[in-house]
Amino acid sequence: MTALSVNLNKIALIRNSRDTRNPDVPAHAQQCIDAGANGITVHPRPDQRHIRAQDCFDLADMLKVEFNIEGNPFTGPRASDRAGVSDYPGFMDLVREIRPAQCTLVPDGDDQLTSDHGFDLTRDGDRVAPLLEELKSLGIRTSLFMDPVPEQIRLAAQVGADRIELYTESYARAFEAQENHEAVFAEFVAAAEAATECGLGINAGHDLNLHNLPLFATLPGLLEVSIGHALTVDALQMGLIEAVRAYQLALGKGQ
Ligand SMILES: CC(=O)[C@@H](O)[C@H](O)COP(=O)(O)O
Ligand SMILES: NCC(=O)COP(=O)(O)O
Repeated sequence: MTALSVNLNKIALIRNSRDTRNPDVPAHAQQCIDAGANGITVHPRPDQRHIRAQDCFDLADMLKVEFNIEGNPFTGPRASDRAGVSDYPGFMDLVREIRPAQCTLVPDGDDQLTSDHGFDLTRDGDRVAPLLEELKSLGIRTSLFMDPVPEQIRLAAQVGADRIELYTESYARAFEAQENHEAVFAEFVAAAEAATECGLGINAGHDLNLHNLPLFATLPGLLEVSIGHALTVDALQMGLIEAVRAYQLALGKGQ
């Protein structure tokens, strides 16, 4: 069965609009887990717009399910736009200290609105390989954020990743427009087959939602989806507990 890892970035985004702990990130993690989530994902960014380093420490202290930290390994500390709130030590230093169950490397620029591409390992493979080796030596499962391109996915295995996370925005956009989405989904199936052939586990995420998830959940070998934005928006209507349950149902899990 595919695991559901709930991404809490958007809970932290709301929290950061006040100097309070409301909404409280660990409390929301606990609600997701109580409702049946299999893991928690966060994506700290250097600009501190949502998840901050302290959130990662707080979550690491309380989580008993899989903790997945995503981000760009080549980012360092950066002065915050708001004096006094920057606690970002750089992605790799944060992960070295926390040692989450899974670390997903994502090739984002510092100022992106959101993630918008997977790794080009023809270019970055030599830089990524030693990081994967180090993470694995710390007991952390590794994953690389990848476009659904079989040649690139084979390189992910060559540089030593345990898993890939397929970047699903192209599927989400095609599904929303109901244009060619079966052909786009077939690209993801081919990518998943390439991953399985070379021994990689398969995660996926980005803009998955209650409408597009049932078809995506049929992807062969899909181990985990991480979902944040749409689930948080749905929680505004349904409440967080019902939203998590609805996503588990969309993944084909009965209640
Ligand atoms: C790698 C990925 O697809 C997600 O982590 C996504 O980037 C969420 O980040 P934001 O919540 O900052 O958009
Ligand atoms: N890795 C994808 C993720 O964690 C959540 O992405 P989104 O659902 O917020 O687009």
